[in-house]
Amino acid sequence: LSYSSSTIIATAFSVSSPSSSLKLNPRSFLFQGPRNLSTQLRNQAPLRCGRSLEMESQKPMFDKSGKVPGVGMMHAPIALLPTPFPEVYWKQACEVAPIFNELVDRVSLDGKFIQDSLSRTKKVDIFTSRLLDIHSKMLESNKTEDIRLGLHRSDYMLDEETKSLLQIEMNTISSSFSGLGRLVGELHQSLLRSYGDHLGLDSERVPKNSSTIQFADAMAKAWLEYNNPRAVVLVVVQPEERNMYDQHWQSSLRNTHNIVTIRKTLAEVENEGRVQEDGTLIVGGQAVAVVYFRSGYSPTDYPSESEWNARLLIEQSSAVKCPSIAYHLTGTKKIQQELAKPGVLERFLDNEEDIAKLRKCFAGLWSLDDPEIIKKAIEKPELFVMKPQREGGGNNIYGDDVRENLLRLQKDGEEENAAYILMQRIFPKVSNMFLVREGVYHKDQAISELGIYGAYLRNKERVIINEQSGYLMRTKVSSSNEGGVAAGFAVLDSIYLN
Ligand SMILES: Nc1ncnc2c1ncn2[C@@H]1O[C@H](COP(=O)(O)OP(=O)(O)O)[C@@H](O)[C@H]1O
Ligand SMILES: N[C@H](CCC(=O)N[C@@H](CS)C(=O)NCCC(=O)O)C(=O)O
Ligand SMILES: [Mg+2]
Repeated sequence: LSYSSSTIIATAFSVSSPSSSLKLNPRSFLFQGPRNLSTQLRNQAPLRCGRSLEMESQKPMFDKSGKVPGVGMMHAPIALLPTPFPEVYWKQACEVAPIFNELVDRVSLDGKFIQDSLSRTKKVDIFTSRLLDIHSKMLESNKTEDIRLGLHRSDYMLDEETKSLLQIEMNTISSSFSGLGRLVGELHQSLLRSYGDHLGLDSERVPKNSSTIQFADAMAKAWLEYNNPRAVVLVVVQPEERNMYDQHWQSSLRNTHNIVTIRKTLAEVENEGRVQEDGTLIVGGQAVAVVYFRSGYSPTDYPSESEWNARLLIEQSSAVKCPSIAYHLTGTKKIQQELAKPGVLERFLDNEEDIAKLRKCFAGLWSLDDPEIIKKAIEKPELFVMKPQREGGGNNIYGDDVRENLLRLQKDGEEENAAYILMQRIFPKVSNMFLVREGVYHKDQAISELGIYGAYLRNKERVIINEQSGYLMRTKVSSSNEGGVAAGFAVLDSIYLN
């Protein structure tokens, strides 16, 4: 595969001040990739540690200072070509999206189930305990959320041995890459339109991805339901946000829906925010209709009491939270594990077929109170993943560390057991992939994880949106236990249906 110049649609990871209110449309940055990226792919010569000789001579394309906004753009890490994915499993993953959306909403309404399921975790996990405190306060004050907006992503891996599509997790907060992921799919479609003949690949086999517009539409409809034309959408961001262009894609409501979006950190919300008598959240003097969290899912997002005060203030307000504290807690791994217990789904869903469809994609999930499983995991730790109640990547325990931690917990009296769940380790097929980072491609053995976005919006009894809304494919070197693009392990990819 040789082409005179690769035009990589790159929407940048960049360091910039996040809290400027959005003035510009999100811009995707086109830049000419390294000139004459004629590569050794053509003659399949072994790539010397993944770098083609020509690239050795290239000076870095641009200053990587990152200090001057707009300069030092770095393209997101991507797969050079889409990853083959069997259509039957693609359809299965899309089909269960609205069912999972409904399940999250039903579980979120059962405050007792959430509190009971996490009651022991509360004792040993401060972060989860703080979230539960906010949730309890809402229950005590009978706070209800009439308008509920969920922008979820359910992640799956295709287990090679059992040939089954198994859910890794359900993300109900800050489900990222609905902006960039779509762009990579469009890049792959473009490359296959140009070079597909050489490769015997059909660009039509890369599914269209409407994640950005569907999420933006859902947010805009939630804003409409709030019914205050002067109110804004507040995006809660991290102080050192690197993935802001992915977020800006989501915020491009202004041109399509004439809605103002502002970006604030939790500390800024505490500083500039208040809740009026009628429940309206006012931040920086502006009424807020929708709060979209792209922060607040990790202990590092709460470096002081200010951030916790801000989270509580937002929760107490009448703004539409995406997610509400109940939606957030419903997406914890402990709840995922509780929902996998026999008979539990039946508490929340009525349709037997729907329940069976969800159960079919549950991997083995256990609490640490099951001595049989603990014994097996100590014997064969490589068959398990041990997970704390954390989001954002980089928190799981694998292999021998599983055994060590289980033995430690046994010695320490098992109180801390409730902080973790155990999950069957899924082994997807390993394939040869070209991964492109900082303009350089590397040929690696890689495995992939398919995320299906789901958008859910309801106002009291009216379900306004409940749909599968695009997808994200992430691919990582098979030697890496963790995944995660923002966490630095995976690249953005798309799928080629076969
Ligand atoms: N059961 C599993 N089998 C194999 N890999 C897993 C499993 N669970 C998680 N992983 C890997 O760990 C990464 C992070 O796990 P996840 O549960 O998604 O945590 P987080 O909420 O931090 O993203 C996943 O993207 C995947 O690469
Ligand atoms: N910087 C924040 C990152 C937000 C974030 O990490 N979100 C988690 C779910 S909680 C997630 O979706 N991870 C999958 C994308 C990946 O592989 O990194 C943002 O972009 O808003
Ligand atoms: Mg994850």
